[in-house]
Order: sequence, then C-alpha cells, then structure tokens
Amino acid sequence: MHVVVPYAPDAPKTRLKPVLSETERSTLARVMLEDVLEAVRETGREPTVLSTEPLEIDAPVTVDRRPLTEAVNAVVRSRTRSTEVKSSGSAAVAVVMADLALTTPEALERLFAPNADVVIAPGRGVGTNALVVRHPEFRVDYHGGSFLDHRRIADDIGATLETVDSFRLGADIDEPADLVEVLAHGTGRTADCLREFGFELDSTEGRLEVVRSVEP
Ligand SMILES: Nc1nc2c(ncn2[C@@H]2O[C@H](COP(=O)(O)OP(=O)(O)OP(=O)(O)O)[C@@H](O)[C@H]2O)c(=O)[nH]1
Ligand SMILES: C[C@H](OP(=O)(O)O)C(=O)O
Repeated sequence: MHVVVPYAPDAPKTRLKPVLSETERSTLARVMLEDVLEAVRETGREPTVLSTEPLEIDAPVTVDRRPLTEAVNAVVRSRTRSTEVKSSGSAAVAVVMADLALTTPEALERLFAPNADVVIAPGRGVGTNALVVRHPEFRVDYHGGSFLDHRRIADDIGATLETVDSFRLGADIDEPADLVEVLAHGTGRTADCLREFGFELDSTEGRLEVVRSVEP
C-alpha cells in the first residue's frame, strides 16, 4: 500500500495562533509530521510526504503546489488507475494527515486492515483524518465536513465504505483545546515539544486545560 502524508509547511496551523507564535507553529507542525512518519514506518510501510514546498526530511517527498484536494486526487488517480501498479497488487493508496499527533502503528493498522474500496477514519469536526482508497473512480473533496462528502461520493460510485472508529486517528491537532489531548495521550515527540514550549496540564479551573509558564 502506498502511504501519502500531505503537508503544507508554509504558515501552518493558523488556528493555533492564540497560543503559539509563527515559529512555534512551524516547529509543532514539523514535529507532528515526523511522529506520523515514524508511526507509518513502524507498520512496515515507507510513507511519502506530499508537500507544497521542497523539504529537508528523511523520507521521499513529492512537491505539488496545488490545493490539498487536487494534489491528493492526482496521487489517488495515478495509483488506483495504473495497470503497472495494479499488476504488482498494491493499487491501494492511504492518505494520512500530518497533524495526527496521537497516531500509533496499532491505530494505523486498523485503518490499513479492512479490504473495503474506501476506508475512512473521520476526525472531529467531521473531517477525513485518514483514508484508504482502492476504487479507481473515488476522488477526495477535503474541508467543510469532508467525511460526509466522502461517504456520498463512495455511495455514488457504488464503492464499499468502512469507517474506522479511532480516538487516536480522530484527533487532528487544530485548536488550542486539542493540545490537552497531546499532553495527556501523546506517545511521540509532539508532547515533548509542547512541554519544551512551556505547556503543562492544569485543572485549577475545574476542566483540564493547557497552561504555559512561558508566553510566546
Ligand atoms: N499537500 C498539501 N497539504 C496540505 C494543504 N493544506 C493542508 N495540508 C495538510 O493537510 C493536513 C490537514 O490540514 P489542516 O488541518 O487544514 O492544517 P493547516 O492548514 O496546517 O491548519 P490551519 O491553518 O489551522 O487550517 C495537514 O497535514 C496539512 O499540513 C495543501 O494545500 N497541500
Ligand atoms: C483536511 C480537512 O481538514 P478540516 O478542514 O476538516 O480541518 C478535512 O479533513 O477535510
């Protein structure tokens, strides 16, 4: 299975602006990417980064400056349609977002295991955090509740769809409140990165929150 990790390094994670400086957002995005790549590798697969810019990283990188949906569809089209790839028995393509900081190899195996035409791990906010495509006519349409769009697209083309109910794959790190999940459940370098930025868990207001001792 070909595993692609989309990544846009230019001004990433803007929704974290209230709590992180621009440099910190870039560092966090990069560390999350590295955690995701490592988790994929631990499943025995070699991920390719699908980046909007050239990157210095220990992984193959494909540069495609088009918006997310177009760039991913170009990969999906070429992998699921190529007769050469099909005859080698690996026409499936997986798309795993780079901001899944809680991802583990075990969580990814649950995404890779089903033999459905389309497999989706939805994210909070009804996004599509991770996806496997085996059907040659399936195309992605990210943003704006993309899980519902992807379910409809699968239905329209008669593709079988399996949904993976995963806390770890469902947790994309977009907003300040998501940092609580990283500090509480993170097993990779992202949690260490947040601690280095000075974040810690705090429950003095009742609900568990992140607070930071050093402001950006
Ligand atoms: N290749 C590619 N990847 C993208 C693009 N836009 C977002 N991504 C990646 O897709 C994943 C999900 O994107 P978002 O959650 O919107 O991340 P983001 O754009 O960094 O965050 P916000 O600025 O808060 O929306 C992340 O891994 C991003 O790095 C794009 O245009 N091209
Ligand atoms: C990538 C995109 O992220 P969102 O806009 O939902 O955060 C999606 O999952 O469709």
